Amino acid sequence: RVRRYKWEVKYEYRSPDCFKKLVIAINGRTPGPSIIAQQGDTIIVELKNSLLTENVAIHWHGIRQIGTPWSDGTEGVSQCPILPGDTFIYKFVVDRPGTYLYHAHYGMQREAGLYGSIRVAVPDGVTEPFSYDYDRSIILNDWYHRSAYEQATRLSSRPFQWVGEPQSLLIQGKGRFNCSSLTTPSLEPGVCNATNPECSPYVITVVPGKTYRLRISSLTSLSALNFEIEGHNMTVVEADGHYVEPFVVKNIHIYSGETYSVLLKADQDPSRNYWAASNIVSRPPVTATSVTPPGLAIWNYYPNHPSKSPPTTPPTGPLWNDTESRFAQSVAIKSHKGYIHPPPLTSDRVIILLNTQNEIDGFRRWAVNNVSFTLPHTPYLIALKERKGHLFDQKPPPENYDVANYDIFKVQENKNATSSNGVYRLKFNSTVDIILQNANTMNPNNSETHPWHLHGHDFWVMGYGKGKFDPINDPKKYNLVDPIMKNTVAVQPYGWTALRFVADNPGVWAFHCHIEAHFYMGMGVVFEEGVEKVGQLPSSIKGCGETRGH
Ligand SMILES: O=C1O[C@H]([C@@H](O)CO)C(O)=C1O
Repeated sequence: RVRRYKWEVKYEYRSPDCFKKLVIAINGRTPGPSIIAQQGDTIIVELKNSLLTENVAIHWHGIRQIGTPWSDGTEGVSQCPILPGDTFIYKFVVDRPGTYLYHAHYGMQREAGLYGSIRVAVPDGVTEPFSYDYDRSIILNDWYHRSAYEQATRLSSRPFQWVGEPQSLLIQGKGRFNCSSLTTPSLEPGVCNATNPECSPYVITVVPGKTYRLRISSLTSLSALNFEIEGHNMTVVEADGHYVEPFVVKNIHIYSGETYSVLLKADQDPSRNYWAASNIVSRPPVTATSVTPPGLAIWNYYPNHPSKSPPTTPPTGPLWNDTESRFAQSVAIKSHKGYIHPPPLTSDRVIILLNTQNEIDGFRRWAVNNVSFTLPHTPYLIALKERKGHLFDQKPPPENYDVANYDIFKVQENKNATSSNGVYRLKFNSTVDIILQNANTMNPNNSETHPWHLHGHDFWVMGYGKGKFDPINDPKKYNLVDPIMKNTVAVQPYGWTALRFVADNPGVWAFHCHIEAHFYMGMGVVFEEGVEKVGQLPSSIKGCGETRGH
């Protein structure tokens, strides 16, 4: 089946957390319309850019784009940006069932509200390894009051100005900022209005006794979250489009770019409502200069009134710095027994990626093996496919860092990095191991969580560890039996995460930290594989850099 969508991307005034600001909406909505499809369907999105002065591009997060690498929607990698006034057609096949996302992949536009969900059902006649009565989706997000332009300007200023913690957390586009905490009075009356229905909590209405599949995803700009529905256990059954061996949790950690399905039975006191809450983990939700209140939605037992407040205080989740509970969840996830797709037992190439915060000419950057990523002016797919190789740095980025001597627990002695737009060229069909190695930031005793997202692939999560990855002994502990496959995985503070994938999807694929500010600051790499096998590029992806007029 072919599913066609006609979307118009436009700035609109919205108050998702009671504070009025400009958001980027699709057909007037943020989150945008959901794509609901079935495995094997072809999705055609006709996207009109009505931003007047701003380019746009939309990435289909978790969709591998097999045979359509030009539809990946990654500005600078797979396409030129879509100019104001232009209409671009994305066309791709959703080849696997599961929970996926879409969002802007140009500048920091995702942060302005340009995102939504993709739900792909199994084909007719195919059953899933669990059952439920109803299927619901929510996207968790964090929300800033500054514009994405201001945030980007701050990050690329000297001296560096950090974006700071978010003003609120949203659940399916709704949150609540405390208007009385506004420090600067606004010139415009009503800019923050606590009674605006736009910021009433999101409501999930449930029928007592029924089982719900809740698809939970995160597209935060910065925050790692813990999500909980008060009084209800959740059985985790899917992660990033793959069935997992079911396990029960009270609350779930979710990093930007991840998706999970959990089963929930509406088996608690039906005479009242319950809180659904998202809480920040891994960074302090309360700092000297900011307080981020929890994101709150209502788990509404039918027929109670949806706005009836639960009689309890919302759950606060684990302590923000409880790294152990986050490691524990990571290692608890295994592939579902009936759906194990084991990894190749060995790899052809191991690339170790040290994640550090650095400076270049006094500008604050993030770097991988001391190289900070920049996007080329001519998208890689076009440069490589049409053999204009000189359009980006031909020197490949380093495969490793100084493993023997580098102290990951200390502030780096030499904070200077270089920048490059070089790529890793992978042998087609080869098996590649990537080790994400975390380290101290430029602040003493500080290491942050980074969710890394790979385009064009799912990878096996081979293992997690604390401290420095040992290239001799740690691979002996890899899970070769039933590792989960994902497209996004976190590396914990001072820890490492090992993943494996097969470079079998012709194209050029970004791999980057899903924290909006971090990718903007250079925390990413690009892989090329089998580009010579890519079919003829559509001319609609061209029009920038050296592709003009070709
Ligand atoms: O890039 C970052 O900058 C800040 C902080 O290190 C600034 O001091 C932070 O938490 C980041 O992730």
